[in-house]
Amino acid sequence: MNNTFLQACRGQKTTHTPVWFMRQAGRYLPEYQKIRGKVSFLELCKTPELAVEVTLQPIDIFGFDAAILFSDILIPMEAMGLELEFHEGRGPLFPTPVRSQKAVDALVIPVPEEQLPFVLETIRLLRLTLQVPLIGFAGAPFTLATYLIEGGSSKVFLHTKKMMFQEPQLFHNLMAKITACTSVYLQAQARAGAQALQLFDSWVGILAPCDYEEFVLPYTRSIIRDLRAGTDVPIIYFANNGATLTDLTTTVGADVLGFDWRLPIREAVARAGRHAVQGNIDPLALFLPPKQLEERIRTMLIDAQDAQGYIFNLGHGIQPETPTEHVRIAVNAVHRFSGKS
Ligand SMILES: Cc1c2[nH]c(c1CCC(=O)O)Cc1[nH]c(c(CCC(=O)O)c1C)Cc1[nH]c(c(CCC(=O)O)c1C)Cc1[nH]c(c(C)c1CCC(=O)O)C2
Repeated sequence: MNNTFLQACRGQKTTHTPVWFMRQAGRYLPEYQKIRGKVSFLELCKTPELAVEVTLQPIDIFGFDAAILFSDILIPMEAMGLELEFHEGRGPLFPTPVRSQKAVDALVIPVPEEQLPFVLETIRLLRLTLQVPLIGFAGAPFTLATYLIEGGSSKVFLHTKKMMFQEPQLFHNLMAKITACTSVYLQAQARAGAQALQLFDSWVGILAPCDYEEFVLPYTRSIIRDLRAGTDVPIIYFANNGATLTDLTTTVGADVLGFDWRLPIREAVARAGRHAVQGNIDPLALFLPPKQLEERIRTMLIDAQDAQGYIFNLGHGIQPETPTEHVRIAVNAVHRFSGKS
């Protein structure tokens, strides 16, 4: 059993630097495309045998030190009673956005064992075969709220910010409801066997720190506080584009802070204090010529050496166009330069 990832999460010494990539199971892999050619994305997420297969693919192919459950942050939103669609090339869509108190009241807090049994079954099945730790995850409340309010992906987040500034109580009510859902969902994942939990806050980078503090931080903090009461799995908080929020994100209560590439890793380590650090190579740096890619990784490992636990990762999800050979080169470089025998 390779436990380097969990050791790093806990700030313990490891034989080598553990590495996994956000979105490591996905479209850049021909093996994933083959399965996706036969079923829709939502069917794939809801069929445990297939979700298990695509979760294992990057582990078997590249030797990552952790697996991440194959699912999506929006899956539990469907369980809250919302219609969710994925369209080829357009990303997720909620045909009926949540923009009124009536719509917020209509959201249900799911019982994961009843509305999301396929996720828990996928976790249980994975634990039977995995030789590396399994990461469960959820979207952090703000990131989920943006999808619900906008009805899908967005660039300026007009409806989200309009609600925050014009109807703050409505925004708080929505955040509270998503928080309750996320809290029970993550607890269920831990009970099913997830060995670490990551909260993805993909869109907090659009917020002024004062708004993050008022509208976001209390909710994420309360999810982590609830988790601490029932389980001791390490918790990773990834605030994408969050360099300007680090004074606040360090107070969220996580064990590990994930960083995007906009902050030099040395600075991320300094700001993270006693947290373990995860990150943060630019996902598109995987397009560098091999020698330069290896050089960049070597430098990052040196710059991160004072971290209280370090997990090598991308600064955001891997792009579908990424050459698989360069993923192999990167994983091998992390292992080789950090002393894996
Ligand atoms: C914002 C967000 C989403 N989903 C997720 C986030 C947070 C991370 C981030 O910021 O990227 C998280 C996610 N999505 C997926 C995983 C699986 C596990 C893994 O990391 O390998 C995880 C952890 C699979 C997926 N989620 C999605 C795919 C592609 C679906 C396909 O096969 O067509 C996969 C493999 C679809 C998805 N899902 C989402 C979008 C915007 C899209 C469309 C854009 C895109 O395709 O990248 C929402």
